[in-house]
Amino acid sequence: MSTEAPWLYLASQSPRRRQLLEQWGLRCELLLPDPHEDAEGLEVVRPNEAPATYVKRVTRLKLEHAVARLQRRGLPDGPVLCADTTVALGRQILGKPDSPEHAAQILRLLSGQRHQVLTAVALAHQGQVHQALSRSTVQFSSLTEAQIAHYVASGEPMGKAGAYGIQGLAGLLIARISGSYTGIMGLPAFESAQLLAAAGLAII
Ligand SMILES: Cc1cn([C@H]2C[C@H](O)[C@@H](COP(=O)(O)OP(=O)(O)OP(=O)(O)O)O2)c(=O)[nH]c1=O
Repeated sequence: MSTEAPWLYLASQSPRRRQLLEQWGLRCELLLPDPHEDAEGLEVVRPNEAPATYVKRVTRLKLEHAVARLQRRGLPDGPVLCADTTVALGRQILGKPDSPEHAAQILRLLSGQRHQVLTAVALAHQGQVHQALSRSTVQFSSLTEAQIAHYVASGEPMGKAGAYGIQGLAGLLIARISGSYTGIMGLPAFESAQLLAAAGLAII
């Protein structure tokens, strides 16, 4: 059996996803959108759409866009991986904050509550699409206004679903989790490994 690390295109701007893949020994080539590429509406929630339906649909769309990008650029064929992470408080989807004030509002909603983090992963390889979903539960401690202000001022909430990153300062405000720590960060280790193995790209 070959011990050479599998190689793939990663269609994600998330530095966490890249770091995780590299930590698992995968080599990745970033396949990011063209500056003019129309991503408008990609992450828009449909009326009454359940969080799991939403996250799987958006991930699939990201994958379709990425595969089209690969073909448009005339790049060598190869596996393409992408993911989407969504924070859900009940049926309410909490996206990325638009501003520090918005981040503070989201954190007030999460304070003292249990919420779900859903990460969908999709892989296109040799004409087939493989998909997986990771579901985790996160219990935030009750946050004081001073803690929220401190955390927002750190800048960490921006660009992150639910306005927090468990891998950073927010880890100090999370009482417990169940599910997948890496899934909460944006790329679930176990589900991703299973997905890659199913496509013939086993890591271990
Ligand atoms: C809940 C949580 C989210 N996040 C991040 C992971 C994702 O980068 C981000 C959710 O946004 P996504 O839309 O899933 O990803 P992205 O916009 O960063 O990148 P792309 O669409 O190009 O793949 O939130 C953390 O880093 N830690 C956490 O604890």
